[in-house]
Amino acid sequence: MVSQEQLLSTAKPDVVSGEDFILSALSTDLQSWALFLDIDGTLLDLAETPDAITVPPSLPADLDALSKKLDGALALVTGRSLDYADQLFSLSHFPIAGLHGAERRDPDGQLHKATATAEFERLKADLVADTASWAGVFIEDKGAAVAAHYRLAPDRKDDVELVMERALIRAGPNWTVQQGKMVIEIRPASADKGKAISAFLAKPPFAGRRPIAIGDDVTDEAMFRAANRLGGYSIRIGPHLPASEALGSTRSAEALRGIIAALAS
Ligand SMILES: O=P(O)(O)OC[C@H]1O[C@H](O[C@H]2O[C@H](CO)[C@@H](O)[C@H](O)[C@H]2O)[C@H](O)[C@@H](O)[C@@H]1O
Ligand SMILES: [Mg+2]
Repeated sequence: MVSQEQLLSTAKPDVVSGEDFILSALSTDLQSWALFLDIDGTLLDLAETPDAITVPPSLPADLDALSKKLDGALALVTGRSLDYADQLFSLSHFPIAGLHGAERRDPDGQLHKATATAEFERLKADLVADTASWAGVFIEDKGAAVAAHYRLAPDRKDDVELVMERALIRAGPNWTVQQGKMVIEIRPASADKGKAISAFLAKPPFAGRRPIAIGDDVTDEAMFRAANRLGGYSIRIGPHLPASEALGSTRSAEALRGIIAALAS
């Protein structure tokens, strides 16, 4: 008789295939792969507000140990600002792409920063003022990008979309809209997470390795596509979505952290 576990794995083969893939690839052949990790929803569990996230105490050291095993070919690729992400993982200054790829610190320390124009600064201030009376809506100022969060006010989604559409017109062609989980952002149009991982892969210690990109959201689709195109692998956190271009899935951020801890030890 077929066990319930076997049935489940037959019905949803994609749910754990990403976990099997990363474990077997990185356990056997660390020199061939480079790892690109999203932060929110991937390394960290989602929280009700941007600042309410917690970094599990063992995670920075596990990432550091895994990075060393990969000869430094591990980068964080996030929608957060580079400075904010650095504070989260202050143990190591990993190569990192922030603002969905618009800012980057290369493995050799070279910095590529995005700057806000004076008009963009005024636009952010006006967004704060325009949404001040909307309980549960938060404007996150990320320098050259801005996010409007409505996780605590889902009924405000349409209002948030409208105010951000207007803000985008005002920001002009150098900025674009980024959809996310209970958030709408305006970010520099010059880059995305796919371009960021391609830029990392042009330099040692990433050059010559195959990318594994792991993320959970719409913004990560650009790096999934890039990883697939470059002969690598892509993993989405959460149940398999037909609309996603990720080749595999993992059950949760917690499951991924367990894999990272196992590979780091
Ligand atoms: O690319 P990521 O590293 O995943 O960053 C994407 C955005 O993450 C943050 O917002 C999301 O996480 C919050 C904390 O869990 C949550 O409250 C919010 O609803 C999510 O959208 C972050 O605040 C954004 O700046 C990032 O772009
Ligand atoms: Mg994410």
